[in-house]
Amino acid sequence: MTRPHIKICGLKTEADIDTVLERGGKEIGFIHFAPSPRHLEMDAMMRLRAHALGRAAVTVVTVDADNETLARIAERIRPDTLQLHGSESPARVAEIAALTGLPVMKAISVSMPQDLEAVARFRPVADRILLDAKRPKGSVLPGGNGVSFDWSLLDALGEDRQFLLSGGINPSNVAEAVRRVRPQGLDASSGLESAPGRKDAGLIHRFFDALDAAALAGASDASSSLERRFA
Ligand SMILES: O=C(O)c1ccccc1NCC(=O)[C@H](O)[C@H](O)COP(=O)(O)O
Repeated sequence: MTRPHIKICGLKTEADIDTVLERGGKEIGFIHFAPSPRHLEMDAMMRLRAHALGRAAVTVVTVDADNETLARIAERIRPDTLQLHGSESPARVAEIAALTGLPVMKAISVSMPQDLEAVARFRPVADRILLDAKRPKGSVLPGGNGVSFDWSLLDALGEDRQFLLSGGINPSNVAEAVRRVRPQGLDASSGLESAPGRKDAGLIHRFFDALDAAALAGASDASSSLERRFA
């Protein structure tokens, strides 16, 4: 089993960034959405962006942000990707890409088969697609809720695995997520926290340990099937 691209979202400290990078995480996400317990102001994002420079791809997550905010993020943070986690339409996604000149990742909320129709609508305008669970009733956050959706819905996408899977991924289910869904990438956030907005180094290590163990198991499955073929 090849390890998918790993993005850890909602990081707020240099120490947490270092833990993720030591374990081979390739992308980190900063949340710029005031109601979130993971929200970072511009200055904090600039500081952490500098800390990660040249070591990880940086994504800034926004929710239906206005042009002025997006232009400020592009100019001051210079992220590798802007993640659009609100109700942005395909036309708005294209407009934001043109305005900022940045690659954009559109988050699509999934709870029923019809939700996946959005994938085809956003493909022409978004550089990447992230499939997340729908927000639970009463939550003010469109993401970072720690809930999963029914991964079997993704069977309808056939061999198209060009998306990041997110929503409630944690050390206990990450191996199953990779085995079952085979996504291009995985995104995890609150499943690696001891309290809302507080990442836990122990949980981050357990998450990567589980991924590494699954990769090893996959490798030995592959070699034993080779052995059977050539026996
Ligand atoms: O994490 C947040 O607080 C957040 C707030 C508003 C919009 C998006 C947010 N998170 C975006 C992410 O990419 C999360 O990693 C993704 O939703 C999965 O979160 P979780 O279920 O907690 O792993």
